[in-house]
Amino acid sequence: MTASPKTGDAGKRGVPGRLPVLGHTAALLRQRLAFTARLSEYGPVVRVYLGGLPLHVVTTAELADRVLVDEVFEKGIFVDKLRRAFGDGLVSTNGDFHRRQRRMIQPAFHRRFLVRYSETMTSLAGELANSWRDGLPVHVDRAMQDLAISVVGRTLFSTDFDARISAEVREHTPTLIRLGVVRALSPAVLERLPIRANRRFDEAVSHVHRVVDEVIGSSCGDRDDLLSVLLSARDGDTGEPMGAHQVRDHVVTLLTAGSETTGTALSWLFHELARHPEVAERLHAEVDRVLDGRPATIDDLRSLPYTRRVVDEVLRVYPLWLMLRRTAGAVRLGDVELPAGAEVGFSPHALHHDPRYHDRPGEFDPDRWLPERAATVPKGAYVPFAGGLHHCPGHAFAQMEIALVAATVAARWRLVPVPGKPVRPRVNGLLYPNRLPMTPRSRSRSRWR
Ligand code: HEM
Repeated sequence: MTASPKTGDAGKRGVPGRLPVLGHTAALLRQRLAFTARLSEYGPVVRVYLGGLPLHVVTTAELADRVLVDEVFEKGIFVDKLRRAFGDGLVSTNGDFHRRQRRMIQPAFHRRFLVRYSETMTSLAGELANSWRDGLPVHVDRAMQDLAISVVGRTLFSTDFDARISAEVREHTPTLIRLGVVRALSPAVLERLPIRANRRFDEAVSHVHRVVDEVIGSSCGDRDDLLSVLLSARDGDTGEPMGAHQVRDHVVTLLTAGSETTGTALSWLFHELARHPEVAERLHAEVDRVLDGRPATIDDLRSLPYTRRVVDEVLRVYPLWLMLRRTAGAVRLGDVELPAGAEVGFSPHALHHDPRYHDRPGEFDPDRWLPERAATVPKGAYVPFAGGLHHCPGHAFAQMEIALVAATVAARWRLVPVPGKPVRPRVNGLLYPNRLPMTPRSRSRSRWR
């Protein structure tokens, strides 16, 4: 099904609904998913105003892929607005500096490390599953966020990342992401006002920086962990080690980028399993057959293809809302000429739910990721981990973590929704469940009951 453009020149004039001073910011922040889902009706490149700043939003998979892989598109407004939090970490840098930093970090995601990380993941997931009691409701969203932060923390810092540190980071990183998105989409003047949101953002930054400095300071740095990789890394061009500030910026970036994303994906996974008993049934059968009561390992993932398809489908249904870039030079995008410095973006959520690219996109259907069906999805239409120079370096880490945690929990528990508590997505860059109370039911018991 192809959307019919309502106007041919929305790319030049802007989509309807622009207000003086605010532009489309209010509508964008109020309607979020519905706003970006509608944009394809206005054409392949449409102009939305963030205050007075034009943002060119691409609405086709082909152009989204181009924005991801063509190096003329660099990180944009997020870099400016989030630098205070993430400094010179990967999410907030561009060009040659970014490339060199990325090369220094990459070894921490090699398979040798992933094997060790997988043990931490399974062990923390096992502790969590053991702490639950049959019939006693748990806040699955909070439990998954806590687990995700512990996983990144323990893999980054080994044993130095204790419960207190974990709780402090956990308290403040969501603020960085949630308020960071509002900042990025709001007129620049709002950032300088002494309003509560700005104070909360600044406090969260200071807290996270202090805690991370404390942990780096107390680490001996000679372990098989991510922090040791950072501390021993040398710049490929200059041979210099990373400065203390740089290490901190990477750690803050990795802690934030690696925990909120994985924690929300895990929450949605258990929500979808509960809504689709036939999917849960197949996943349980696979996990029981492959694991037969023992802990999952990285090597088991090969034998858990259905579980991995469930993960892929969760990442289709609940991806990032918006991705933003800025042109480093003049470029033609579709039929729109953009000068250097133009803001460009697209919505992975809109593309992942677009019927032009995904058959019955409203259905939760893990089998759409069977190889023969997945091959029909065009480039740019499924981009949970972005692409190009800035593609997520943690994608294998994240996919492995979600699958291992799902398998570990599902081997033991069926999570049943608490009645009368409707679950809806809250959009803050990521899609968070507004709540997720669920009751664990022992699967071994339900089998012999
Ligand atoms: C389900 C989990 C995850 C999802 C959906 C996800 C998604 C993404 C996406 C879409 C980007 C690109 C953002 C942009 O360019 O605007 C990104 C970048 C990044 N992610 Fe992830 N991510 C996940 C997990 C992780 C993990 C586990 C880590 C690290 C432990 C991580 C670290 C990073 C970093 C450092 C970047 C910046 C890369 C760069 O700009 O070069 N992510 N992620």
